[in-house]
Amino acid sequence: MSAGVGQPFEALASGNSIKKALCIGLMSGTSLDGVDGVLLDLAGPGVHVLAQASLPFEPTFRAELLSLNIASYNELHRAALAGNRIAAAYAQVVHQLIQQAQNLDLNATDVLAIGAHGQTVRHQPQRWSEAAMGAGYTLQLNNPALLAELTGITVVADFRSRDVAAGGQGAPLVPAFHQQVFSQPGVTVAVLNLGGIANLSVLPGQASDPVLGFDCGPGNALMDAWCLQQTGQPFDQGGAWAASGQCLPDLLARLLDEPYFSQPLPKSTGRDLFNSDWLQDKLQGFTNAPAQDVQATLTELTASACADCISSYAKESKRLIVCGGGAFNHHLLQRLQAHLAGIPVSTSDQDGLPPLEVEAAAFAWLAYQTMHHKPGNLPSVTGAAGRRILGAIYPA
Ligand SMILES: Nc1ncnc2c1ncn2[C@@H]1O[C@H](COP(=O)(O)OP(=O)(O)OP(=O)(O)O)[C@@H](O)[C@H]1O
Ligand SMILES: CC(=O)N[C@H]1[C@@H]2OC[C@@H](O2)[C@@H](O)[C@@H]1O[C@H](C)C(=O)O
Repeated sequence: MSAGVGQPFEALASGNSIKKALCIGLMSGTSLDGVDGVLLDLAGPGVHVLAQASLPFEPTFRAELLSLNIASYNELHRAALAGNRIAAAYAQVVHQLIQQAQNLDLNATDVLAIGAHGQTVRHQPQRWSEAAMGAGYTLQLNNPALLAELTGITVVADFRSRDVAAGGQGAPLVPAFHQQVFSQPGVTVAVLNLGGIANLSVLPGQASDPVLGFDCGPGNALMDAWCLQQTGQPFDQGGAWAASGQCLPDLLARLLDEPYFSQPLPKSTGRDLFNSDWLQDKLQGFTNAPAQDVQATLTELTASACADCISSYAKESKRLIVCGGGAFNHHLLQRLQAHLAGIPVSTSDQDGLPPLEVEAAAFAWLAYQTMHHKPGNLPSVTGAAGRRILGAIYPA
């Protein structure tokens, strides 16, 4: 059978659901480009992607999400509507995944749960509030109840809040998954996600040693913003535009003069800091700079800030695995490799997981953990008081 948005999948989850090992992961990240989804088989050692689907956001919806990242008119109402629309987009992606799964004789009833990240619009894990006994917050727009209705599949959502409540950053959460799929006995491996924001995982060669992980700073977010403003294109395809320009050393120095870069761990960031206002402020005095030179400098900012993180926290790494959409920016990868002479840089394709599937797969794995009452966070990464079972469950 097939089902569209608004038509629940025919068969609802049955009583033996906990024995199932298929989970769907849905990620719509800080790039605001759309939804990436995977259907993952977690039965054996390792993970197997059985199906993959993506859905881009329409430019007007992307603009609405962008504007919801800052205080604006009637934002509670607009945020609720945006959450509904995200759930509907998620359901479309689930529908595509289930259609593909039917070729493998699987259907919605075989899926244990959907891990639905939601759309981050605020991330302030350390905002002090006496009334809340010091707790900060992180906010992902979503409507998991609607998604459960539209799909008939159990949904796990709001993965970050429990870690924040336990005093953690609530991000990054993917390092635990990176450890499952990318770690190698005896050698340190670094994994860099180049999404809107860039985050690094440092996976030790000894399983007993702690995993490190944190947000390095901007990934593609500033490059995308400048590219859209100057060319009307949502991103710099392959980094070709940046490659046609020259890095401006004075501007680069000003961009790198941002306290976040030298802040100690644990740390995480987002569009709350690295946004268009931040960029416009830094660009004061550079209004006559050629636009392609600014793009080259923003690319260098990402490469240089990420390389500094690797030099500081992962210099013993034998390799750097790159994932996220930035893995398709050849110029950015060249600049990263230029900074990291002794560490070979490759994309996660080499490890059997395409760059745009890694985060979605991580949220399928996190949903699996939650459904089995297992923790998903790593206190060595987020700084939380301990390991915690993450998320809220919306039964099918
Ligand atoms: N062919 C390409 N050339 C250059 N850049 C690309 C290409 N394809 C994707 N990108 C970049 O990757 C971005 C999307 O990456 P991704 O989907 O990993 O981010 P995200 O998940 O939204 O962000 P985050 O990981 O911060 O939550 C695009 O906005 C663009 O900047
Ligand atoms: C608050 C939030 O949504 N953070 C995202 C964002 O996008 C990249 C980076 O900043 C990372 O910390 C995190 O996402 C990934 C999936 C994570 O939690 O590991």
